[in-house]
Amino acid sequence: MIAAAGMAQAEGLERINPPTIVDTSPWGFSQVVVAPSSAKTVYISGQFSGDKEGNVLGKTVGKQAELAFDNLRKAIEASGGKPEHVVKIQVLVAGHGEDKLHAIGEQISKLFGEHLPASTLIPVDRLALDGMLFEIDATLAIPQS
Ligand SMILES: CC(=[NH2+])C(=O)[O-]
Repeated sequence: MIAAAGMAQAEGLERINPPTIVDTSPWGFSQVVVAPSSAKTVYISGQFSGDKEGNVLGKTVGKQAELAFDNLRKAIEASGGKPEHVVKIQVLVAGHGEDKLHAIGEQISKLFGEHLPASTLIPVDRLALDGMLFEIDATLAIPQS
């Protein structure tokens, strides 16, 4: 397998951007992440810009993304994992447009650095609660030593 130059390899996880398809690392995600079968799998539910009472905070996708990523970081910590163990994210955006990508990319870069997960971004009509514009879930593979 060919790993693109500069792709970070967290213990046991292989991130691949095959030369046969577009290199998405400048866009903030890896095309392929391979986890060893011995890794512990963790599923994190969709995180949004909610406070502990479940109130939706922030009026823009950028602000909501910042707060949702804070909650995602807390959920990752609660699982015993680290951001570099995230193998896949799913990002849901209400009212999505390309103009939202920069703000989302900033949060991806801040949380994951060079350890870019695979990703699917899904524009949606609306999300669970009124005013909710951004949601992100994550799957982790935590290598077991
Ligand atoms: C295009 C895509 N998969 C993403 O996550 O932005």
